[in-house]
Amino acid sequence: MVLIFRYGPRPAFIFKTVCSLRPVKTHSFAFLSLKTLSTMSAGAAKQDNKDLAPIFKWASNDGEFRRQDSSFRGVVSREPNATFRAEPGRYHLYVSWACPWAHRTVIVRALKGLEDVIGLSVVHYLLGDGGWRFDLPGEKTPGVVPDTVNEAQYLRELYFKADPEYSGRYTVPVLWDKKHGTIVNNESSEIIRILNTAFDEWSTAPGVTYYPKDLASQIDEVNTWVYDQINNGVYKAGFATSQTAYESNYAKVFDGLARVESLLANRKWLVGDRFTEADIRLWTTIVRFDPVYHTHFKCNGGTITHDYPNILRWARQVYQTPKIKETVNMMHIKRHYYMSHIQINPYRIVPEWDGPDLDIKV
Ligand SMILES: N[C@@H](CCC(=O)N[C@@H](CS)C(=O)NCC(=O)O)C(=O)O
Repeated sequence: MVLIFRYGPRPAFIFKTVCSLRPVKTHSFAFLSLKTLSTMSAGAAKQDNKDLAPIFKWASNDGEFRRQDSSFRGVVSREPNATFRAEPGRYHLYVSWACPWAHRTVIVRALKGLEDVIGLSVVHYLLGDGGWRFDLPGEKTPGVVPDTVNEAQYLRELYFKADPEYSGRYTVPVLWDKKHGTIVNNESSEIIRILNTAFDEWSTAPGVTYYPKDLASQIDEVNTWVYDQINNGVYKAGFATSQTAYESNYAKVFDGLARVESLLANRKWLVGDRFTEADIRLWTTIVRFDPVYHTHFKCNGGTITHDYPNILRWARQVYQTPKIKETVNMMHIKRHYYMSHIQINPYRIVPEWDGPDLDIKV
């Protein structure tokens, strides 16, 4: 301590910095070299966190969060000999109201009027040690819809039924085939394409497409950067375990939002003149941005409410599109993030604000 005060150019800052660092196993303050001190004062927060306990290790050694690839990539088709043939009542969707990826699939199921064609189960908002689960005996959590197909208590049971050797994460959404007792697909971007066309025979909106052929390449192009910078970008910022990884992903999030903001300056929808899959995919992140990502994932460079008027107007348009607002469960969204990620929020305090009022006419 004495050394710090004698040699440091900005003693008070260094003192605060050193005291705020997590314990550094091999250093005692008395033996800190001048070089170490100056590194710390210049970039105290740039620690790489390699010494963190395993519970904090969500990211790779470079501090970057990397999302695993989905394992089940089957396709439902109308072909008579298809393994997964389109049939009413045969498939079941497992989702979380909280999850932005699952949210896409709930929206497309609703927009295509497939509620009576494809069943739905909804997990509890808490993602705990055993992964997603349904209500425990005695619980009656609003919004949870039990699994009447497999009677599962934990979502992982489905993954093991589908593949006893499964070793990945137990993610939502899951599209389940009751006939073969297996998972068809657990990748939301593919599930929404399946729901968009495969069940048109029984859909209340046959022929309506959110991935029109004439806009397909533009939609793909927008999806690519929106996924990287915004949808997954907020997770990469929020789950980063190094300052460097956080800062670079944070910057990408706000570059992405700026790009969307200027795109929406003189158009109603992201691509072409129609509401498409690109809008749906971006929107499930935007609706979570102010109440969750801004605070919980430290994406605090601005809010949709105050800093992105075009995105806000567009978000209201989407929300007010028939059948969409019913897919938003802010209680599940907020409780899931703030109460499940105890590494980020150990006391599980859930902030008050639900984000902007999206029901205001635009
Ligand atoms: N690529 C997947 C990602 C799905 C995903 O990561 N879902 C999260 C919830 S938002 C999940 O279920 N995580 C559980 C876990 O990782 O244990 C998709 O888009 O369908």
